[in-house]
Amino acid sequence: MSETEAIAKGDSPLDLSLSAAELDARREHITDFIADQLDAAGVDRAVLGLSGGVDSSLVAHLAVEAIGAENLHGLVMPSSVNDEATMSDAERVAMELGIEYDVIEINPIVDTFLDAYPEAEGEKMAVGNVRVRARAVLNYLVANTENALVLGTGNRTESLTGYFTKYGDGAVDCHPIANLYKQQVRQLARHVGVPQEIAERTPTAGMWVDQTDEGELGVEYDTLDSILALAIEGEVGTSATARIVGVDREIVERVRDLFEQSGHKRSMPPAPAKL
Ligand SMILES: Nc1ncnc2c1ncn2[C@@H]1O[C@H](COP(=O)(O)OP(=O)(O)OC[C@H]2O[C@@H]([n+]3cccc(C(=O)O)c3)[C@H](O)[C@@H]2O)[C@@H](O)[C@H]1O
Ligand SMILES: Nc1ncnc2c1ncn2[C@@H]1O[C@H](COP(=O)(O)OP(=O)(O)OP(=O)(O)O)[C@@H](O)[C@H]1O
Ligand SMILES: [Mg+2]
Repeated sequence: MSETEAIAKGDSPLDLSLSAAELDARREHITDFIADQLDAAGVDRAVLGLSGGVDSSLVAHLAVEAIGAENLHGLVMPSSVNDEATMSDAERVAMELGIEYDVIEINPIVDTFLDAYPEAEGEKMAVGNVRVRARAVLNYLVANTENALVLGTGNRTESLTGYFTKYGDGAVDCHPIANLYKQQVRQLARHVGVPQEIAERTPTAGMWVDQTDEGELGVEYDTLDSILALAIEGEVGTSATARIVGVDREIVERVRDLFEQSGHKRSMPPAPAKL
């Protein structure tokens, strides 16, 4: 995937928004899920990477409701490509929720990988993925040390498009918000009290300077959610989806490609059949 010139926006995206009653039901369903996951694993604590983005801020709020502030450990892990306002919002979330958190700079870790394998220098995606995977290693360092689970922040839109790093931000013990499309993540975030600036911040993976999800995916989130709901999770054909959402057919095809090419990220690594 590379940064595209234009970001496609449908003329008539679907309304996937949730009512207040549905938001309350999701809130309870997800907090119950988090508590159940910890119970089933026989642990009291959870670890979560805090990025100052809406996904992790929402999971932080829901986890505090589920298991109590004293049982959640946040990790804020800046690198040279993250902007300062976003990183200070990550700390703000931790402070407002009253959870324990650490700030761990990952540049030295990433540099060590590049010293070990200088051939990757300048490879934007490969190096960006090292940043993401370095955070996963740190999450598990804390989880192992504190007998905790790592909470994921992946949403339905990211999962269906494969828009995450395999064994990076995808390396977690459970996925509390995986049933929510991105627009529903934003909605639930506002509903549970995530600060407005964070709920509305332009989504970024923070893997390189000025990266944005929508720029890289080439389609804006409400439109992408609609295409996924109709063409991927529903049984609506490509042309009909394009007509309903109000985008060129080529955009729907691109989303189908993202889904099909990312199947390997949504399943366990395959092994040969037993003989
Ligand atoms: N068919 C196949 N069957 C089995 N394995 C397959 C495969 N095709 C590739 N692979 C493996 O997968 C690797 C590529 O996958 P991966 O390493 O994940 O890398 P890749 O998918 O190329 O890049 C990660 C994407 O996720 C985005 N991202 C990452 C992290 C966070 C966020 C965010 O929203 O915050 C977004 C990032 O911007 C980028 O677009 C290949 O190097 C190969 O090892
Ligand atoms: N600098 C960081 N420090 C700590 N954790 C991070 C950092 N960057 C990313 N993460 C972790 O990786 C996850 C995936 O990133 P992603 O960008 O998809 O989510 P987000 O930043 O919470 O929301 P958004 O997608 O709107 O930017 C984050 O939710 C967070 O748990
Ligand atoms: Mg982000």
